[in-house]
Amino acid sequence: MAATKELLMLENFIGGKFLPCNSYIDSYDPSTGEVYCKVPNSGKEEIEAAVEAAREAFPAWSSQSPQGRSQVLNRIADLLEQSLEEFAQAESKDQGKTLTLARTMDIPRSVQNFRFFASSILHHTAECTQMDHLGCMHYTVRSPVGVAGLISPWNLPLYLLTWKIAPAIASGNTVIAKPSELTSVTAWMMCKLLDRAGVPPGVVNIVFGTGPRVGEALVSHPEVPLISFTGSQPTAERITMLSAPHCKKLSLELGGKNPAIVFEDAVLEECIPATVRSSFANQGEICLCTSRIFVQNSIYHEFVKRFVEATRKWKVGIPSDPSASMGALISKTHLEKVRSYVKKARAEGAQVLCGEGVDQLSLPPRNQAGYFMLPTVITDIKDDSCCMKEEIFGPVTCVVPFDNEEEVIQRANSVKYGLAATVWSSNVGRVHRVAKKLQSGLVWTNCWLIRELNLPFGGMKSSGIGREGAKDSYDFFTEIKTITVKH
Ligand SMILES: NC(=O)C1=CN([C@@H]2O[C@H](COP(=O)(O)OP(=O)(O)OC[C@H]3O[C@@H](n4cnc5c(N)ncnc54)[C@H](O)[C@@H]3O)[C@@H](O)[C@H]2O)C=CC1
Ligand SMILES: N/C(=C\C=C\C(=O)O)C(=O)O
Repeated sequence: MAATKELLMLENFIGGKFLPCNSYIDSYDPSTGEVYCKVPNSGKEEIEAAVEAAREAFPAWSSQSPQGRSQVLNRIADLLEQSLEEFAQAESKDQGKTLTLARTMDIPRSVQNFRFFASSILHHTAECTQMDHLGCMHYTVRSPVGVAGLISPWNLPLYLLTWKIAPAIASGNTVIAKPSELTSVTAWMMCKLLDRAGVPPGVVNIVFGTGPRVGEALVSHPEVPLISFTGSQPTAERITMLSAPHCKKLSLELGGKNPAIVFEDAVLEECIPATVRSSFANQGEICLCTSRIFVQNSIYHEFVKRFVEATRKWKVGIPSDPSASMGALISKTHLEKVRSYVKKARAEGAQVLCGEGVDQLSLPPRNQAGYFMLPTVITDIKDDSCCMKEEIFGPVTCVVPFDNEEEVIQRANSVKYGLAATVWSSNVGRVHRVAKKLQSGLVWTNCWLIRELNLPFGGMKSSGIGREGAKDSYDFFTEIKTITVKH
């Protein structure tokens, strides 16, 4: 670990030690566009060292009792919580999100991830069946898989990384984690807590760098039998290809093109603020964010008027501004990509009602080169437009009218993704009926992003493979065996 006066220098964490790297990648502060940090540009060599450390640590860690591992996880949670403010400041600077969101969502949820799996690991049971007529009983046992490869994205850096590390080590695996090269700082900070929490060297290894270089070295390594990945669909395809020769266990949490369906009996006082939040929280950079809003014809015009009014109050500001609801997007490239979608929508004849190209962004001089964009609402857009089909992953949402239930279900399901949907209606029967018919791994009705960590989380269709949660993560991070005993 080292910090020069100007630039924060990160180091890999392998076998319980911080190790420098031969080359480094620039990491930018999204709110200013300035380089402020250097991230190791690791490759095969670092992965070899991490695999060796993780393999060496595996026998002792996997034979500890679940209670012993649980205590270690609880200590990580406590230490993280004691440093919540420091982590929130770092996450906000590194990612561009508001400090308020990092304080109230990212870091508390990271703490909760450790506490949750510290507890859930204590409550799993195995199956047992009898065949008395043959004098047999059968039962199952589960064992950790070995060295787990964990690859996480830049939108919820510590939140999603800990959602993988916590269940993996709770189940007795040792891990090699590769955070996004765009947001590596809080993962590196967390490494500094591990020794104090009682994590033995080699149980958690964190190797920094780019996907094509160090990510692929991790995915291709024959001694890493399992990969848990959250990120984009093209990267998931590549990971699947590289894993195929080794038949690795894969969990893929990918993108979404999430619909909100607003029926005429929705309580708009609740639906509108919640849908503004579901569209623009974390700059729209959450795979669960709403990006297609279907509104029943009879309330369409009223909804659009009130939704645009509420969106205009969703303030974009520097991440430390307590009155800001949105900070900066992750990178210049991403900002340009998101803006290009609005441009394409305009060229197709859609209406941009607020935000990009309509309203003025006001920023302090120091932040003029930051990657900021206003929340943008598009209407008069066809279902087959790229803005209605592709994941934009930014603060852009489309609002379109619909007539009836059958039609809206068909239109909501007409994209390749199937991650998260919301349904707004006061009719309980309709809420259940529609939720059942939506092709979506998660459906929130009359709410958004209320998470129950016990239950399965994940997507259908191109939104991914597998589910994570208390039992699902345990199943994924362990191998099951059926044993028959003749007595
Ligand atoms: N959870 C989600 O749904 C996310 C979706 N995205 C989508 O992906 C788009 C591109 O964002 P990216 O940062 O480029 O996502 P990405 O899928 O390339 O990156 C996610 C993680 O995978 C790693 N990675 C990249 N290529 C890899 C490879 N060949 N082998 C192994 N690991 C690899 C990255 O370094 C990062 O840690 C976004 O605009 C957004 O649409 C991005 C992040 C999260
Ligand atoms: N996987 C993502 C979000 C998960 C949220 C949660 O587990 O609560 C994502 O945005 O990529």
